[in-house]
Amino acid sequence: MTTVTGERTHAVRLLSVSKTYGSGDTAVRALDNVTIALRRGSFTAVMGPSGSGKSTFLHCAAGLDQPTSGRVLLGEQELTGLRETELTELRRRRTGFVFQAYNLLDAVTVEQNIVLPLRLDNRPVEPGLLAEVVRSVELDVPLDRRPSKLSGGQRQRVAIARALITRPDVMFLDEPTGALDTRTARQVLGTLRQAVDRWGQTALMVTHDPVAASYADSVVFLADGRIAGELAGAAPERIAERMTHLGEW
Ligand SMILES: Nc1ncnc2c1ncn2[C@@H]1O[C@H](COP(=O)(O)OP(=O)(O)OP(=O)(O)O)[C@@H](O)[C@H]1O
Repeated sequence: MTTVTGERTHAVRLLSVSKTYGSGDTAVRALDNVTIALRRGSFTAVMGPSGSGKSTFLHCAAGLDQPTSGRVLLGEQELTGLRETELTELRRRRTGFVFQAYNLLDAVTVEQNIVLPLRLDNRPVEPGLLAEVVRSVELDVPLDRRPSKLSGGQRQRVAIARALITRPDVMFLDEPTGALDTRTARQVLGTLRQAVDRWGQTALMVTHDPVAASYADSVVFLADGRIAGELAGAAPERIAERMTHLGEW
């Protein structure tokens, strides 16, 4: 196993990561020599114009996609070069995902959705953990209900609970409030922030919304596949202003 200095303090590191799609005249360099380290317990938002490489960045950091060159480390574990089965197991055990479209299973209850990552891994649900996670995401619906009966905000709370239940090294969120109305989005983001603080959770969130990004500790800006700057503790107006300088979004 390869070890690199920084493994204890950082949950994820990308070292000179580039990703090129296609080849020859049609090649697209979606990520261009990106180096970044996410501190354990930090909440980072990723913003950038359409096509700037946000999804590619998230997918490479999460081991869903392999970089063309460079290295990705999850804690002390090098992801580069792992086989797909190893990556799948690592993702299931050590990462959590929250998507815009919730991706819940409607055939089973809310509770079964939340504990699914533990079940898939044959791990027991520790007594009290389910209740604690449900409380931390402020989910106030009967746990035997089906997700299809819930509102969008409630569904996303279920998805966040499911991502937290394994206490992952990193939680990856892809436009988690993209399908919610403004008011519900704010409520879910407030809950997410509290849950991240309470669990000391490292989180990486791609978003188009400067208000959503302002809930993070810092915002990383991407442009043309490169890191174009970072803002820490900034208000939505300042984040929006930086975005306008980067181009269309
Ligand atoms: N599978 C693929 N094959 C070819 N090109 C791709 C592929 N995925 C992404 N790209 C290209 O790579 C670049 C970065 O795409 P990416 O989806 O990472 O950007 P993004 O910032 O997430 O965009 P958006 O905000 O529109 O979702 C774009 O030019 C895109 O067209």
